Amino acid sequence: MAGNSLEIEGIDAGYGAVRVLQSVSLSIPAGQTVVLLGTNGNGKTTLMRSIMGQIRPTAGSIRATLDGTTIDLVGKSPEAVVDLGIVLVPEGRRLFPRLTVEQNLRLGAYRTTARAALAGNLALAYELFPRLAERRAQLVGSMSGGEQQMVALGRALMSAPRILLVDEPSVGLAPILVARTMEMIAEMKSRLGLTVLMAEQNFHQAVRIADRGYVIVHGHIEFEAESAAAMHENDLVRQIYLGL
Ligand SMILES: Nc1ncnc2c1ncn2[C@@H]1O[C@H](COP(=O)(O)OP(=O)(O)OP(=O)(O)O)[C@@H](O)[C@H]1O
Repeated sequence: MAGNSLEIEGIDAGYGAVRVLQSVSLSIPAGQTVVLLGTNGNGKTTLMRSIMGQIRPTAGSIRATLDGTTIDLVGKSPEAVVDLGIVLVPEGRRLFPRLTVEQNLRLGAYRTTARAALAGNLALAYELFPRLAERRAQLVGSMSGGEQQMVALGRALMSAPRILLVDEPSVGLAPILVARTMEMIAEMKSRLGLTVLMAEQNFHQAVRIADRGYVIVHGHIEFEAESAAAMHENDLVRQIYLGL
């Protein structure tokens, strides 16, 4: 079976004695964009880190199915997870401001498999984001927030993603740039045939590109919606995100 999906079942995770995620389950079907809605401190980043192998869950399972092969991610190193094509665009972007656009992009291809495909992926990044080609020699620290988000997405592309995780891409961006960033994620997804999990607190912008969604409150999934329309109708979403 073609396609790449992620299945998270009943995970508990946290930091030492601090238990953040409590029995969290999520399905990220092949070819879909799933949004994980949650305000600050509710565990979105902790979930992303758990998938990436940066934190080891104390219970539950995280399984990726990649072109028909199911692989257990718990216990894998972050490098091994990236090698499988599961790539994170971290909150705050974490770029190297004193390096150029092209240097930042090249650093995305640090793993052996990605390094072999570097030239092709660099060309693809420039084709998908022509502005990065124009600005390839510019220092990233001198770029706008929206342009930096483009660099962060381009850098993820350099790791040859199959499943893309994006942690709060709207942070620190003006509203118009948030909308543009959502469009960039949607473009990258359709162009590369990705499966996407995006953590966000900007409900209005996130639902524009989401096929389905979850709401996380205090490390617990409170609500799951099969469609953007269903999210709009949920009481919890209406209270927290729509102020109704
Ligand atoms: N390294 C850490 N050690 C201890 N507690 C942590 C650590 N990192 C995060 N936490 C706590 O875990 C909880 C969830 O944090 P997390 O970063 O996952 O939330 P979030 O939904 O991504 O919010 P934000 O948008 O603020 O990052 C918070 O209460 C936070 O204080």
